[in-house]
Amino acid sequence: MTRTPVNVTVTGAAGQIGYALLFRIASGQLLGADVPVNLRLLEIPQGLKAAEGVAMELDDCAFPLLRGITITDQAATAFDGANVALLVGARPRTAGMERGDLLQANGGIFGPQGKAINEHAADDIKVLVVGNPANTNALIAQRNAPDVPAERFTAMTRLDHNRAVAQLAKKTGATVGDIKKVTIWGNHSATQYPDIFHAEIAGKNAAELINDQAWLESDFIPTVAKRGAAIIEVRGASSAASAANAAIDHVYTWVNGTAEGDWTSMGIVSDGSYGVPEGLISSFPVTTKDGKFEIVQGLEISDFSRARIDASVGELVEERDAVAGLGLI
Ligand SMILES: NC(=O)C1=CN([C@@H]2O[C@H](COP(=O)(O)OP(=O)(O)OC[C@H]3O[C@@H](n4cnc5c(N)ncnc54)[C@H](O)[C@@H]3O)[C@@H](O)[C@H]2O)C=CC1
Ligand SMILES: O=C([O-])CC(=O)C(=O)O
Repeated sequence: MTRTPVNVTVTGAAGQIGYALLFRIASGQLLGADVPVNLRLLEIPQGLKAAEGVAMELDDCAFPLLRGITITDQAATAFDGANVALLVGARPRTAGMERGDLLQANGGIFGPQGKAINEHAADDIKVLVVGNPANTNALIAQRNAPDVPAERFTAMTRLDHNRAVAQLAKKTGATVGDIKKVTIWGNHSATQYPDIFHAEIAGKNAAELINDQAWLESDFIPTVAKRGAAIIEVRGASSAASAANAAIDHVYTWVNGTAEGDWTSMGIVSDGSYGVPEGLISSFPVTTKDGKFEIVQGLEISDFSRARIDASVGELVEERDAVAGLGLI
């Protein structure tokens, strides 16, 4: 059967995440090995030439699933008929720069893109915001797209999720595939809370198996939460291949579903679950099926976990209030 190509828009296509992402999308890893794609690359005018170069290389891969590439600096063109939008283009954090400083710099990008999605995207549009501060950028885009169902706007915490899984594997000697039900709560920032109290390692409760509160507090949580800064420190540039990998994982899981007995972490519009104020874009444990997700309900939250979730959610409230103060939402 010939499938209609899916229109995938990528902003910041000429950046370092873009370079690690586009070839994987075109090879079928974003949506599936039988799903043809049209790529729509949005860049700022200064980025267009480099985007042309990436498109030349995409051509040279002769990907059977890649049906077309459009390069533009016009959001209306880039989002026209978009089914999936990966909002990557943003100002990356550089050494010593705090995430809060990024709000103003990035806020102006995501309002107009939200409006363009509202006006031009396909009815089934799914949006993943990668560009930092991802949760609040997603909130800005979502609030600027009142006609699109709010649950179609998501922010990426899958990199944090994958980092947490990798650290658990390292600590216990288990394989990554044995680790299930890790949760990232809150903001994609240093306040995030990677929660292992419901996680399982080869079917056993991870927190009980490890049984090392000191490691949890002084090693695991800060290692996962500050990994972005650690990569910048060591690599001299922010995470790119691992971020692109997480973006692929996020959309693939959203579209194709979580495995039985597992869940993932996504930044999504809160419905008030777990005391997270309604409307904030915060990370939750979710299961996905048939292109839809549901928050995993009924998890017992200890005082230890509650304090950490509240701290990260508190930061999201501050970011929301800051962008509201700037008139961005
Ligand atoms: N959520 C997450 O887990 C992660 C998020 N990030 C964030 O992803 C973003 C991108 O990172 P990199 O690719 O390394 O940055 P980069 O600086 O290499 O690339 C960004 C690209 O976006 C373009 N751009 C800027 N404004 C644009 C606009 N209005 N429309 C279209 N394109 C625009 C730039 O010209 C540039 O080519 C950063 O904000 C970074 O902090 C990075 C790693 C993980
Ligand atoms: O910290 C940064 O700027 C990049 C990032 O989001 C990450 O690697 O998690």
